[in-house]
Amino acid sequence: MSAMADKEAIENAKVLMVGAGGIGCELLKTLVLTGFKHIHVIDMDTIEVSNLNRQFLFRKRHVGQSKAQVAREAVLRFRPDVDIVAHHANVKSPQFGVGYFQQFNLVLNGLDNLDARRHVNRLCLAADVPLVESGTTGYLGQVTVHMKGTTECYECQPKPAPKTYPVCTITSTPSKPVHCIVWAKDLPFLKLFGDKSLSNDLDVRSSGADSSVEQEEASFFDVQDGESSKAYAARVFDRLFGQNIDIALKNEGAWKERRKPTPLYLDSIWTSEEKYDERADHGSENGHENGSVQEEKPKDDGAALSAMTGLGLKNPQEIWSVKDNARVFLETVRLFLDNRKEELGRLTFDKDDQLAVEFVTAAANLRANSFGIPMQTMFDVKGIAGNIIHAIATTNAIVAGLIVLEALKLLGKDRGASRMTYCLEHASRKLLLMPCEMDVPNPKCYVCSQTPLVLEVNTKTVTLRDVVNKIARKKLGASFPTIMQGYNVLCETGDDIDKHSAAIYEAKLDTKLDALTPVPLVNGVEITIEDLQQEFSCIVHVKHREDFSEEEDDQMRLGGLELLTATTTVVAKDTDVALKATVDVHAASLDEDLVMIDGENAPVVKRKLEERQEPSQKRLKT
Ligand SMILES: Nc1ncnc2c1ncn2[C@@H]1O[C@H](COP(=O)(O)OP(=O)(O)OP(=O)(O)O)[C@@H](O)[C@H]1O
Ligand SMILES: [Zn+2]
Repeated sequence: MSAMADKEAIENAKVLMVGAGGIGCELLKTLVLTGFKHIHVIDMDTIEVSNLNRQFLFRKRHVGQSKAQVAREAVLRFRPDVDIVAHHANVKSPQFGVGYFQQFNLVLNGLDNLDARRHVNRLCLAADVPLVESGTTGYLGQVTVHMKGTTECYECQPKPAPKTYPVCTITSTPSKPVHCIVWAKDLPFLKLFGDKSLSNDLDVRSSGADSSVEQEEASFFDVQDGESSKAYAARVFDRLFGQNIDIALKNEGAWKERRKPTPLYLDSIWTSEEKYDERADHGSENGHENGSVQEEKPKDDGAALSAMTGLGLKNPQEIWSVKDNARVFLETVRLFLDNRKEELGRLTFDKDDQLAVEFVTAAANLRANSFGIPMQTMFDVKGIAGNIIHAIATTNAIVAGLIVLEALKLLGKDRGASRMTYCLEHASRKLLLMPCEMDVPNPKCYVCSQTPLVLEVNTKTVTLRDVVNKIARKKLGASFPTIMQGYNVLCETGDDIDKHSAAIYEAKLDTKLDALTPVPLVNGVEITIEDLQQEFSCIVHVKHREDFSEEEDDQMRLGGLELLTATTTVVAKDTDVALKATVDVHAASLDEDLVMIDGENAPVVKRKLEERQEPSQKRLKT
């Protein structure tokens, strides 16, 4: 009997599609062309110019409009009889609770981040609705099928951890372009244009500074009274690329086995004539901008404002000279200060913000040049800084097709026919699509099997806020966490909490765990971390520990029950192991969960179908 659904089952099915981006546009089109007639679409985003090259349901005139709504309208134009409900909303908002999910026969994800995927996974488990998950990264793609109690859930296997770098590599000893790019984006960019009150490693240049020096340091990056934006840019330039490197060089021990960096001051870049032209108004009292290097663009140009265009640098795929990087640096700072004043103090790096990308390119390259690291093109910096692996429309289309095939199998009620499928970049045994059987649920999964976890934590130094943010939200993926000890509620979050209770919980958040009332969270205590919307609940045993390594700087480690009996201090990196075994495209395609994929980490398929079958078994194909 065919595993595929018949026409009637398809027409009667009600499906939820989450995400109307690269995969979502393809998926919505393929769903309606396959005959699906009842579809809800949720996407929280609006259309950006950078989406247009592959999200073909959108046109330039739609930029700024809701993706979900425009996708719906575009599809209705060629299939007017289909019933599509579009929600311009975050799938994590309370309106999409278990009751909402229960109305669907299937949920199909076209998302791009771990957080939302985990949330949808939990709601599908709670509502007992099958989920088809998907992800693409360049040529790589993946489609998986999750059915409560039958297959593993989305969270049964650990996901690769986001790539992070030791702070000292970024602040003091970069050795790769990416270190300089992370520095430019996380330190100078935020210090100059972001929230200055946030702590930033640029604040402290030398240890043991007395408080007056510290104060002077804190205000260094403020524009001084009467200082022109060009003078400010030049002063910051010399500090970042000149003085800071000179100070670092004084720590001779650091350079015994490393190449010493070379400080770069503006005076050494410009000839005296150029200096006159481009820096004529430095320090001018009234901040009047004469001799500007670029024609001013209209002030409302926002993220489209560009320094490189005005400087005659046309090709984003060319590496700029040191002098051009210096010019771009000075000009981007000037343009931010003069033309985007109202945004200053709250900017964060955005890969679609042209001026931000130019600033980060120039700052990263100037730093790279000092440290003898190859400079990069703006195109490459944009990719690395924005955690972009350039999307390939064809992979999205293939993955969307595979999602629909899995949907048809699920509707056909032959659940054994479901497959997870990898799209490979290079053919393996002449196959670019690799179908594999889904695993059964992992009995140690804390989401679908409710296995208890252990939190090793320094209960004397860690606060309840750390547990809420870093463990309940970040590690366990709870959107609105509640933390209970027996019947005592230690913390509850969410929109529906009354003000009085919220104030009581808030007052406790900065208390150290061992000082909490009515029950201190000390060694041996058991807590429950819940998210009511997700119907997620997890028991966590608290284990006090003080000997954390420097890398475990938040003094916490969450793991399985084996930690209860472990006596040695090993900084285990479970996720690294997972990463070596397989590159999970679901996680790799996320902004905040980017894994730099290189040759060594090319995906290794875990369970190739043909390898798992007895020779006599008939080979199944998706
Ligand atoms: N929590 C969420 N709720 C609703 N939609 C979400 C949520 N998280 C992500 N999405 C949507 O998932 C889609 C993912 O699409 P895609 O990976 O193509 O990303 P994109 O933002 O369109 O493109 P790019 O990141 O490459 O610029 C986006 O449209 C995004 O708005
Ligand atoms: Zn699971």
